[in-house]
Amino acid sequence: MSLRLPGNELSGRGVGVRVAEDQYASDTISLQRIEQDVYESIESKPLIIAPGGFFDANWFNEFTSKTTKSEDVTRCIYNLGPGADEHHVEKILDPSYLDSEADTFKRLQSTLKSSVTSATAWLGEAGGAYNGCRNLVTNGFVFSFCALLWHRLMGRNVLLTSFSGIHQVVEIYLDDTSLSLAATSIRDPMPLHSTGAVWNAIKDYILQLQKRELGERLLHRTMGSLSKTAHEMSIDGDEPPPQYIVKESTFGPIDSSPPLIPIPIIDISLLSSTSSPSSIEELEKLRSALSSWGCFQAIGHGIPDSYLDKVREVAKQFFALPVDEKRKYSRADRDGEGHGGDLIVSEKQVLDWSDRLALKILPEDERRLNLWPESPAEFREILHDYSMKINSVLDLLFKAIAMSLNLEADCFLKQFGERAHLIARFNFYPPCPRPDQVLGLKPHSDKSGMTVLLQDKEVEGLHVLKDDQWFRVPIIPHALVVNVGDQMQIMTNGIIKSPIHRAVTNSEKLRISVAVSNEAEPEREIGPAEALIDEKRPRLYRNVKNYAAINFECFQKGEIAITTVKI
Ligand SMILES: O=C(O)CCC(=O)C(=O)O
Ligand SMILES: [Fe+2]
Repeated sequence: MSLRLPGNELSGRGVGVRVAEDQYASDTISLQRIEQDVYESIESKPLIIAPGGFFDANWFNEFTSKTTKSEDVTRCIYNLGPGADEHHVEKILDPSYLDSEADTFKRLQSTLKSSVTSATAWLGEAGGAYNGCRNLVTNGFVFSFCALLWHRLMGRNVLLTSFSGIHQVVEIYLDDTSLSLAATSIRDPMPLHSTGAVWNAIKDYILQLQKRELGERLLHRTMGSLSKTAHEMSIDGDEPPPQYIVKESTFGPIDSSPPLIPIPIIDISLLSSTSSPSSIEELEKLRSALSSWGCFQAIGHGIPDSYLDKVREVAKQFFALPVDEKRKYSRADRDGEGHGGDLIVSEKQVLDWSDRLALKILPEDERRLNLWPESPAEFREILHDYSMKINSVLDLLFKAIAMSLNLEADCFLKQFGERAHLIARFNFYPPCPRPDQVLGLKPHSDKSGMTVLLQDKEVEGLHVLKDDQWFRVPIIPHALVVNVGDQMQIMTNGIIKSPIHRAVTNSEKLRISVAVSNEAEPEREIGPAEALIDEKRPRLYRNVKNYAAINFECFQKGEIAITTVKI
């Protein structure tokens, strides 16, 4: 963890306002004192990074002379210009712009060298006379070569404090996993009345973080035997550790082969028009499948069999890469994106026997390309292309579902928003010596709007719960399994259901599946469509924002997200 005290452009001459060197130095020292206090008995203390702003040699000279005692003050400098500038990415990628940044950085380094301080120069994100640290700056930074450098070479968990003189508010936010979360993750604006209140608030916040950090370290120590992924254990022939064993479950013991029940099959090529009798019939079939099962097998999607095989193939090749190669794409401890096993959130958690690679595909400017595999060579292209194909399937389905419920065709699409998220998840289930005791994927309903699942062509493993009974979902090699997610259950006021499903393991064969799902823009409120609320069917769910966050919080507490948003 590091603490960063940015000054934005207040350390230079870029804007009309400046913070005097004295003031900035004394604020930095206050932050250092708090840190000393909070981390008194703890050896590894966070780095303090200050300031993040324009480089002005005189200002920096003066500032370093006033903070000489500190061993860990570093300077953070990367000027991207005003936050409202839409050309950040181009700027960052422009070699001449980079050269001039490199020059500034060198001048900063030499200033530090010639001063008595032991601080080192840091490359960090700054920029934003207005909109500082908002999407434009942060995304511009993330989706660039420099972000890669920053994240890979210097990336730590960053607690950022920034002062806004105008609103008398201190915003502290924790970039606990990755830069791209910076703009959206924990942001606690606190009204402040005095400088003392500022520092007290910061201290409280750091205390909270420290508690969380220590808690997590403890958790990882307790779950410490889990240094290997399920795949590595499977290769080494290890017995699954106790954390993977399903002891008691609300769903009873694992029966890895319950009855096979053909879930409905729907020809989605018939859904796009409403006029022909076969379309009307198919729409009715869709409505009934989704209200009774919440899932179906989609045929007529127009994606050739050979292409589906290709998707399966590149997925298989990725998971077959050497451990070190895959490690390049590892997700951070609390991050959902990247390659790894289950997110560990509690000691009581029963872990899934699977490795996953989860990646955000849309919005395109939020892609974290550093987590996108470069091997096999076609992976990225196929991932992009396949996801776009599935996105079109989803569009078609949302319109068809709306029509089947007599709603405006774009009624759901509007709710998801223009910057809806599209997420691809590759699930890899290695052979498991105890399929009777270990699950590949725990029972869950998807948090998405809808999920389109490409099943393994040969190895079964998906089970769906209907009327309190598990059923095996058969493999239809050229079909795509469509699952309603919680967000559509909410938007349809419970008319269609997001089914509980799970994946089982088997002792002989590995299994791969690829899920692509959409989620509403996190900042957007979603809720039951007005036309689906009436006296007979009163509103079942409250309006919610950022359902993924609600879902994660519930997962941590062992609660079921959809029931917590019920009225
Ligand atoms: O692997 C499967 O069949 C199920 C995957 C799944 O449910 C998911 O990724 O949400
Ligand atoms: Fe799922």
